[in-house]
Amino acid sequence: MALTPPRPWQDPMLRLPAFRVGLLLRLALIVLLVPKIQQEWFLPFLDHAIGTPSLDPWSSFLAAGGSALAYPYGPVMLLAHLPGALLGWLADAATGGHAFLGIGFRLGLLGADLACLLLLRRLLPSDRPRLLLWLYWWSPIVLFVTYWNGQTDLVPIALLLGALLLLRRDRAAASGGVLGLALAAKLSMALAAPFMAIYLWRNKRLRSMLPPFAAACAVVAAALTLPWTASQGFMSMVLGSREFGRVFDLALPVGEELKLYLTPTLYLLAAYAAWRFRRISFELLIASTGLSFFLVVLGTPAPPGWYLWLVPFLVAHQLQGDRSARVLAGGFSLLLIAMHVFISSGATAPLLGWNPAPAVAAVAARIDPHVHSLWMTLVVASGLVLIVQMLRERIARNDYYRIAQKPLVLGIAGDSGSGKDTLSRALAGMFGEHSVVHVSGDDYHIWDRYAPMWKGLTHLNPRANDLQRFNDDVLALMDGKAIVCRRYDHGAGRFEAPSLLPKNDVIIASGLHALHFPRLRRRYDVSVYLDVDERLRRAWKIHRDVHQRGHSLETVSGSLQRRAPDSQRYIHPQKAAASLVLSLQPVNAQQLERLESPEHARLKLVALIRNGSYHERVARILIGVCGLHLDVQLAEDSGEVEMSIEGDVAAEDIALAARSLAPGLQEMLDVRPAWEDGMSGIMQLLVLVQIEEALKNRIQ
Ligand SMILES: Nc1ncnc2c1ncn2[C@@H]1O[C@H](COP(=O)(O)OP(=O)(O)OP(=O)(O)O)[C@@H](O)[C@H]1O
Ligand SMILES: O=C(CO)[C@H](O)[C@H](O)COP(=O)(O)O
Repeated sequence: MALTPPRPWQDPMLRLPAFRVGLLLRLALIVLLVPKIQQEWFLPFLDHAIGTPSLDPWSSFLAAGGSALAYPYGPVMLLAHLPGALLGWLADAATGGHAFLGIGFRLGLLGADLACLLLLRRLLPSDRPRLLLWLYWWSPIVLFVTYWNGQTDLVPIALLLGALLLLRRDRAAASGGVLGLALAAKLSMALAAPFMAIYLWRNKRLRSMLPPFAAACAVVAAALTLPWTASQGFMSMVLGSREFGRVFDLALPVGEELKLYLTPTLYLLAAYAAWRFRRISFELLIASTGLSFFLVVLGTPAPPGWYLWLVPFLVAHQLQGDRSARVLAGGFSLLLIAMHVFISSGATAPLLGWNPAPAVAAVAARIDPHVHSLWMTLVVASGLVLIVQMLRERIARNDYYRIAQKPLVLGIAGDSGSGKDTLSRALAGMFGEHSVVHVSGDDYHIWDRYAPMWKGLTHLNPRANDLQRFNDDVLALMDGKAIVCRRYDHGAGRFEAPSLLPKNDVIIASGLHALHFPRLRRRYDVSVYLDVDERLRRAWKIHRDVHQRGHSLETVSGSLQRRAPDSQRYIHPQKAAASLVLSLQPVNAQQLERLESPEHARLKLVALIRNGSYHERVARILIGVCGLHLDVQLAEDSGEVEMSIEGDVAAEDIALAARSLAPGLQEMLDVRPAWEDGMSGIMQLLVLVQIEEALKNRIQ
């Protein structure tokens, strides 16, 4: 079950020795090591930006004779670097020294590092905080790239993780805004944007969030970039930085002049593959974004900082994977670091009087370029193996991916007026209308109300309905095809003009004969039979047909009487075929006739669950969370469970119960599922649990 960690500062993870020792190690590295790129590039720029404040520190720095390579970052990165650097700068000014600027700068990076850890803790819910510490806090890539080599990519990564977390919490505009910050900090974070957009678009429940997400992202990124495009310094230092060109380095010659750029091609293929997901869960979003980052980083002569982009996705893969994922990720990290020790600028330790650069350079000079290439081949090969493993385990074997490849199909049968449409509406409210297509048996009557054929047949006779077409249409929807359907207008008693019914993620097939054909009912994930108490059904049907469908009381009573034999003959036998039989009964049958509307009758529910291995869990929640009275009968030989459920329950409690009974299905439900009060809510809940069981069987 997904565990929500406590508030960041109260998180027990921060009291674990693995965290504290990791923090002490970082503090020691911050004080002892002075990475060369910081010393030569970043710190002179920050020193100038603080000492000579300007809205355009890039041009000002160049005018003062600074190097154009010093600071290839925009205003967001500058804002992230400033607080720590400013403290250090002030300390240097007070002490007359020059070590604190760097220490302050690196303390700022530690802040981003800590933010990444805490964001991952929330983003990848796990009951193994110690493992998360080993995977992230002790990640050799993070320690090497950030504290030895001095790169600052943890800042945009922390922003990207923040955007992902907000997206998971359905805060689309805020997520877009933070992604805009990440883009303004480092444009390469744009690699994640299409995947986040696909996630929103491919989940109908989230689709309406795409415009605010995209708008917020564009506005924030533009507001923090465009004003500086008028600055020459910004244009040459940031936008003209050589980093962007690296993605075109891996290319195949095509003819005399043209080249096929492989890295953008691979990235586009990954984005297309994500687009092809029928539905995409948050876990799949993380996996596919990670894959695309991997493709880009492995397909370019990436500087060490880029490897930091992979870390969150490597952590997610290892947290969910087994030992082989950790061995492979560990091997990849070590190979990578071993290669970069000799080609990256590294650090010195002035307090210890240690400068390893000459020794490293001497070894590097002796390494044959062929050996170097072989080493790089090993790094890329192990990265590719990781990609294959992530594809296989995080995507192809992902439960959600497997169940999302086919729509969910629910069949609901029962006599006329037993509540099939009412239950279908309640289930559609749970999934969201946008995700549901409802095929109603009423639309497959062969004749309209005025046809003389009704003198000989009742609607309950299968021959009065085009069941073959009902069957074919449900199967077509399951096959991802749209169908043409003519709706029956219950008010007018006539068929409407045929209209197109598009495919959707959830198919609800309800009708008098929805469980009639064995071939069709075998294809349902869940089959429900509504076996309503006969007095209650009569009262409901009379009330509805007289008040909503314009019939006279005599016509309805006459029809009920005429239909009774066909009900026994054709409708009731379907009860034996259902996986869930729901029988609503009045708590006080005598009161039924005295009520103004039978819809207000107090009800109890008797649910017969076939193969109900989950009944104990359900019973515990219904009693503990919903405060209901339960009587459970278990038939040992058949495995059938009968639950009698009585009491009042509010929709909020149903929502709570649903979260604990079917946590894995929450992403299939609407953002705010329309849970119902009372027995209708319990019926939603029981169908939901039955769906979860059925989907587990699909996966096995
Ligand atoms: N769970 C419920 N709680 C209260 N009233 C209900 C419930 N289910 C059904 N009803 C009442 O019964 C009436 C008939 O229900 P509904 O139209 O859903 O039945 P149906 O099985 O679809 O009927 P038909 O096959 O004749 O179209 C509704 O108008 C409503 O008044
Ligand atoms: O209730 C029904 C099925 O359950 C039928 O749709 C109903 O009987 C249609 O006939 P009419 O429009 O004459 O009521």
